[in-house]
Amino acid sequence: MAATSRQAASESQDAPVPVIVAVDGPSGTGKSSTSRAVAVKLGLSYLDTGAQYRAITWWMLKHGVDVRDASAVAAAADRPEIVSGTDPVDPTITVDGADAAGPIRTQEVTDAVSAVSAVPGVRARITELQRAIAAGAPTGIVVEGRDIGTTVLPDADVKIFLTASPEARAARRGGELKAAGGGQGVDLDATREALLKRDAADSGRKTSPLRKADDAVEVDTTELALDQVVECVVTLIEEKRQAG
Ligand SMILES: Nc1ncnc2c1ncn2[C@@H]1O[C@H](COP(=O)(O)OP(=O)(O)O)[C@@H](O)[C@H]1O
Ligand SMILES: Nc1ccn([C@H]2C[C@H](O)[C@@H](COP(=O)(O)OP(=O)(O)O)O2)c(=O)n1
Repeated sequence: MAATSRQAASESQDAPVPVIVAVDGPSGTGKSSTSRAVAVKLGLSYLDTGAQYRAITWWMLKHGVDVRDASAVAAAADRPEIVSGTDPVDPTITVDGADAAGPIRTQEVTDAVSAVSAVPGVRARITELQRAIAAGAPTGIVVEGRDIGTTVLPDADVKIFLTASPEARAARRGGELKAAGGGQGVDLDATREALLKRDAADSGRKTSPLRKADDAVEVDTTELALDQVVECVVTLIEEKRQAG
């Protein structure tokens, strides 16, 4: 729904105007952690769009579609049924009715997701889904990804672009990998290189690349603790709400 019709609809019931927040940025900058915490604090819905691209990628791999063959991927793009649960306390994702939260985080999916998400037919389908979810969020929503402020929700009320140094991002991802691997050592140089390679693919694709929207507020999280980033985003949203 456009901002004005959303406003009119909710003013008629004296309900607060739903707020749409777009959070974009490269991998490991804190998009998911920040967006979830902000949504919990403000009573908003939450959508992890990366999980949707991972879900469609998982489906392609599972069904033997060659992820390097863009036309094969495009031909299958409408087949999986992807459903996102938007409660920030317990976000969910299913593919054809099966819980996909675990399988979408495998290295195989991570290695293939940039190729699948570069296919225009995949982006068109997922973008439509994302817009429908955002329009249906009763109090508003925090949507995080790569192209939310530029393409999916260009009229979002608040746009944030998170950044952090490659070293900080690799250290954060390394911490996650170490925890997942039962405390085993992680090669931080290799983690950093893999992040930079994915950034380059996501920023270099033709269709809605990873890019800061001109009207987004950039927040460098390198030296900030997560709760400082959350506070900063909450303040920006509250300022916007007070301004009208
Ligand atoms: N400001 C921060 N300082 C330190 N660690 C952070 C910060 N923000 C997020 N993290 C941690 O970094 C990791 C990646 O964060 P995540 O939110 O998944 O990033 P993204 O969604 O951008 O890939 C998580 O383990 C998270 O707890
Ligand atoms: N809005 C989006 C969100 C994610 N993608 C693609 C590009 C990303 O490398 C993958 C995975 O996204 P995800 O947010 O899960 O990535 P992280 O591993 O958390 O950094 O999906 C996208 O193309 N557009």
